[in-house]
Amino acid sequence: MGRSLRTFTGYTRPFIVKNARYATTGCPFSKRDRSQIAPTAELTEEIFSNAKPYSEVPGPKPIPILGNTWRMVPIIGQFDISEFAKVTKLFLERYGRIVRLGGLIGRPDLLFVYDADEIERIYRREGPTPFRPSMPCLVKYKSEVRKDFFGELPGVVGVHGDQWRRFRSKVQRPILQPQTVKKYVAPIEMVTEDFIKYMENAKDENGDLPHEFDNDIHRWSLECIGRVALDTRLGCLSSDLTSDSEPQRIIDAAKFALRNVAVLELKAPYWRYVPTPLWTKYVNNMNFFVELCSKYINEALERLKTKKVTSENDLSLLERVLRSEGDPKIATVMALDLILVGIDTISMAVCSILYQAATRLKQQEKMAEEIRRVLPDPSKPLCYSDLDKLHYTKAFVREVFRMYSTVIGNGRTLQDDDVICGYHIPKGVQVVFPTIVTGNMSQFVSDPEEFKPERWLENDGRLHPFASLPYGFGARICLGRRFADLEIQILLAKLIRRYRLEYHHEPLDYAVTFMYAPDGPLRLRMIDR
Ligand code: HEM
Repeated sequence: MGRSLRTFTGYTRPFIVKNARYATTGCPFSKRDRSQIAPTAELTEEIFSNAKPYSEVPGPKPIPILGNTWRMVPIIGQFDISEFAKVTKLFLERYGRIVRLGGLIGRPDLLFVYDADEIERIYRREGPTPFRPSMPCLVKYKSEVRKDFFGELPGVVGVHGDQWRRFRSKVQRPILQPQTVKKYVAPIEMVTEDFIKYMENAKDENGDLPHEFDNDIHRWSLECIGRVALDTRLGCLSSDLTSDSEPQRIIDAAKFALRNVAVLELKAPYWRYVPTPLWTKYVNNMNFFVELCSKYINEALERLKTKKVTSENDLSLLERVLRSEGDPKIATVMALDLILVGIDTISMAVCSILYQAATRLKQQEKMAEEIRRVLPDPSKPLCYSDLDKLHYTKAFVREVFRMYSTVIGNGRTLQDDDVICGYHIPKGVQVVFPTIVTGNMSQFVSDPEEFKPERWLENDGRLHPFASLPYGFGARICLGRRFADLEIQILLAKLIRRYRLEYHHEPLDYAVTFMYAPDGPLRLRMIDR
């Protein structure tokens, strides 16, 4: 997969933020600036009247007419969108723990908050309908361009307020119930076995995987999500996939949607006013997804009509939703949302996890030892309770997420005025939690530059729970996280049990395309154990 966006150099190691302003000796948490407000405290008149005005929040100054958007324009601006991760770190170094990026054409101010106490407070008081300011182009697609299809129940991604709450409450239970997720151990194991066979055939005489191995990881994740959200095997792992085959078109479409969201939304969003060529492509791309999901949901509906069901346990996730809601549109929109965000996120996370495993052999051996101990018989099918015992393996994944946060940040649009880091922040401002920076700040994590999975096992007291939240938090937390964890665990359990992964090429830098992942050919080497 060629990455067209520019990369930034020097990122083989994550950035470690040691801001002189917070430098302390001894316990890193004892002397840092603490939020003056308890996480769940009510904000009183007094707190507001003591707060400094919003206009005093430090940050890059907008220039007349062009605001701050010019800063994102290649050549003349200082910041490139692909360097978003680097920019967020620079903001902290230059301006401190709260930074305002105002004057962005066609969008509200962004407010970067690098304080885990404040992040905790904002999450904890976000109310029943948290507003994650994501994907205005998806909002326009769902609420205007295809209002005919989405109507009053447009899903969860890019949907807010009561519409979001109603949809989420319809699908949340079946998706997040451990009993549903357990049903997918065997199907995901089967997909993963096919993937490993595919890898065995694809490796060269040294055991090195091909240049486009990250594209192959996309195929695996698409096959997994097809099995979960559409009750089907899409056939993505077949070795003779042509560029116009359905699975390859789905992979391309998913990549297009995610990669272009940042371009459509952060650069001047003219598409809001005129249908630019990129916008037209985006709409056609989304139409392709809608048709695809409708096709497979209708097939599932037909199968369900003749299926013998004695208990809810006989039903797949999709069938549960079809049965309980009685409306195939809800199942279609749910599948669409899961696919839209469930391919690239997990693929990029897996690229990062496998690269780290292949370049950290000591830790990989510890995983292999644990996997063999918990799963001594390789011919025995996996079961959920055994996977749950892979504590070190899970901690390894958690540590990769902390150091190289796949999703670089999360955010919330303030629905009420707030006081953050001593400033009065008006409602409507979009607060950004730059997870990729806060997970590496010595104020919140002890020895952040050290890759230490054990920190997640030893209950290390010097690890702020809100510094690194790979799946977000609260009522809007990632809907697919149980499936994501399951897919990653199954892949590691099957692959590392059998093969030692190594990497014998130029070290890869990390870069943001949409996610944060190793940038370049992921030519891992598979060595029989
Ligand atoms: C390792 C992989 C993944 C990561 C790191 C990740 C991370 C995230 C994050 C940070 C959010 C925002 C949560 C918040 O606002 O608090 C989110 C939302 C979401 N994720 Fe994931 N995700 C992953 C995989 C998946 C998968 C595999 C699926 C689908 C099966 C999925 C479906 C969703 C959906 C539907 C939402 C929107 C939830 C809502 O707004 O109500 N994610 N994810």
